[in-house]
Amino acid sequence: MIEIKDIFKTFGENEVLKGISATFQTGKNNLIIGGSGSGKTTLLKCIVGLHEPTKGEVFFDDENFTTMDFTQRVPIRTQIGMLFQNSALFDSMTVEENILFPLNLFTNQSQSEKLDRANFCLERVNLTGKNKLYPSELSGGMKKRVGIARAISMQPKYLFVDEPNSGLDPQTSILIDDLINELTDEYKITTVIVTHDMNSVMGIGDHIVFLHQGKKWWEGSNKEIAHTDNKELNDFVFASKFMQAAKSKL
Ligand SMILES: Nc1ncnc2c1ncn2[C@@H]1O[C@H](COP(=O)(O)OP(=O)(O)OP(=O)(O)O)[C@@H](O)[C@H]1O
Repeated sequence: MIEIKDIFKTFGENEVLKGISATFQTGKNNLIIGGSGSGKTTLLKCIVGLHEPTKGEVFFDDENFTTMDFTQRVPIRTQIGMLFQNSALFDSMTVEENILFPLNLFTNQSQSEKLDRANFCLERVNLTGKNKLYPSELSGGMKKRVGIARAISMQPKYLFVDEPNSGLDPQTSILIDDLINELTDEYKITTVIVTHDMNSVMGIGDHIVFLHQGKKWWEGSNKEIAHTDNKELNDFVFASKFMQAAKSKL
């Protein structure tokens, strides 16, 4: 479980996050949604420690991450898997080398143990045998899957994903969502996903936090979102005619 308490983040004069509190449960897909520039990525970065919040605290399973120094954070950092936009693979490394990277950095496992783990993760994302390919030889969806394999290589307790569907066609997007959903459930990971994708919201949104004007404007599940009377959330989620028509059938 991850708890964030009263998170503020200011860049110069720009107060982006204005006191956000939320709880992200273990084994659930927790989605952060909101308009462009509403602070979703900033919030994600504040949670993982890529940004320091201007004010507020982040707890990983009751441990106060915010007050820890760099060294104290290491044990928690090693339990965090991240999949950021564009998969962030190392282009000069093969698929296998990309997945081995965190294992080489953070574990004392033997080479064969690390290879076994890399192969297991590749199998888990349906990329068995693609070890020696380079990122440039992969499709966007395959790159995402390699990114997921790398993110789960360290058996994370916490998984952070920024825009998993960007640049993917609708079918591949659903495959990626299903994979994240399965892994979250199977390994009881606390997963936090930033997304714009309404299919993801409706498909895997166990818990959704909607940001608006730097605040948590609404939270609830994908079942509840269809029946909310929150105007800004409705305007955001059901912006298209298609979604409005779909809503009337929910
Ligand atoms: N490192 C930074 N320095 C200064 N301002 C920043 C920085 N990172 C983000 N911002 C500002 O914070 C605001 C929110 O940006 P953020 O990327 O968090 O929004 P977002 O909701 O993720 O947007 P999008 O959906 O377009 O990716 C923007 O006004 C942005 O310019």
